[in-house]
Amino acid sequence: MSTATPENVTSTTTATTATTPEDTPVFSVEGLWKVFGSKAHRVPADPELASLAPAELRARTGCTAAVRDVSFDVRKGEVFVVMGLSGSGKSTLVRCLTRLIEPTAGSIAIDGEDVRAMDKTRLRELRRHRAAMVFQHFGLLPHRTVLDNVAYGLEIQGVGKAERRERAAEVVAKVGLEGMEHRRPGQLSGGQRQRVGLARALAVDPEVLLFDEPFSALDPLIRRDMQEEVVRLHREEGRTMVFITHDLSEALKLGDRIALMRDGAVVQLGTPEEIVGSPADDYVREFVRDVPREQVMTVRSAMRAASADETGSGPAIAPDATVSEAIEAVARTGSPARVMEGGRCLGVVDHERLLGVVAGTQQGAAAGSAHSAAAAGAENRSAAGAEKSKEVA
Ligand SMILES: Nc1ncnc2c1ncn2[C@@H]1O[C@H](COP(=O)(O)OP(=O)(O)OP(=O)(O)O)[C@@H](O)[C@H]1O
Repeated sequence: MSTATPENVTSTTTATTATTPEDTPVFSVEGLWKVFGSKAHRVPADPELASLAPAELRARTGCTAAVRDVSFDVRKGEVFVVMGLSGSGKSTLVRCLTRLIEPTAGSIAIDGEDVRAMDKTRLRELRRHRAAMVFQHFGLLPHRTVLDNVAYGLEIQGVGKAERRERAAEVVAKVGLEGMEHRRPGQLSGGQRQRVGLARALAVDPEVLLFDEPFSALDPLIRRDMQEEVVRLHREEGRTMVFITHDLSEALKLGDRIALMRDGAVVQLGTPEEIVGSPADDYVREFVRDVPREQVMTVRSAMRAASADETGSGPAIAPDATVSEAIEAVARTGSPARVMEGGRCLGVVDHERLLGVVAGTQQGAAAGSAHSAAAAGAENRSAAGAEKSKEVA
């Protein structure tokens, strides 16, 4: 979400939403546990068992705590990423949201409605209409055409044939598959099949899209295409998304906020800038060690107060410009860059500050100002091009 939009700043933000997230959470999760094993219910209820390390818990009880006392909100309009290494509990956590996996303890609400209290009919409605899942292995019906696969979700909702085909055709076009409506899945590439899976989820117009590592089977170039597709759809529609990934660069690129999981627990929840700039512990620090900080951190967290003679000269940049973009401006002009918002100078970034971020000696204030746009820039933008559009003319 670009925070600075003075008249003459063109934001290059690539992962923004059309709407600003409101405070109303879509999902609200509180003290959630999923324990596998017999007598699983004993674990969350017993403080001693609940505090055991995974190996010890397994040895003592034979149970695995896949999700351990997790609480978070997914805000309306955000891309909420659940990230962690294999086995950290991502899939279990996200499946618990719609009770594809039955939680052991804790509460889950969607728009304030208690998910754990839903009966079968209400749950079906939740999964079909309100929270649609896009899986890694597409789950397409091989004998149906692209159009009919996309229309399938509407068909099970009982939408009439003409209407569902019309709606399906719209969504097929939206995900860039125009002209392929009558092909069957076997006649498509992996990336195209994933687009069909995405279109099928979109066709039912869910309030929230849940992505379970949807792109991990795709080769890197197609994967990047699909990531950009998600960013584009998100920007155009502002739809709430929960996205599971084990890939840090994907998380940084797509996420407005990231929940980083380890052994079933969320070890840090924050914007990409908060996670990279202020890791909560050594585990997170190690996790983000190789991230090019200057491409994630914004000048808002790197700036210092401006002296009187600095406020009137030097290149001007928006607060959510990345440090990398500021480096280009400072290097080109030889003077500190002014961080401008609404015609006001918030501070300046000079060589020393910028180098401090690159070296990791400048602690990020990481006030939640920047995130995916910055990380998206990490991969895709030419620094010069991006800088130009961030700079105040
Ligand atoms: N049905 C099950 N029975 C017992 N243990 C399970 C079950 N499903 C998952 N687990 C365990 O729960 C933990 C979390 O698994 P989960 O699949 O949620 O992790 P993940 O982070 O999604 O991993 P991946 O990235 O490999 O998909 C793992 O230790 C896993 O072995």
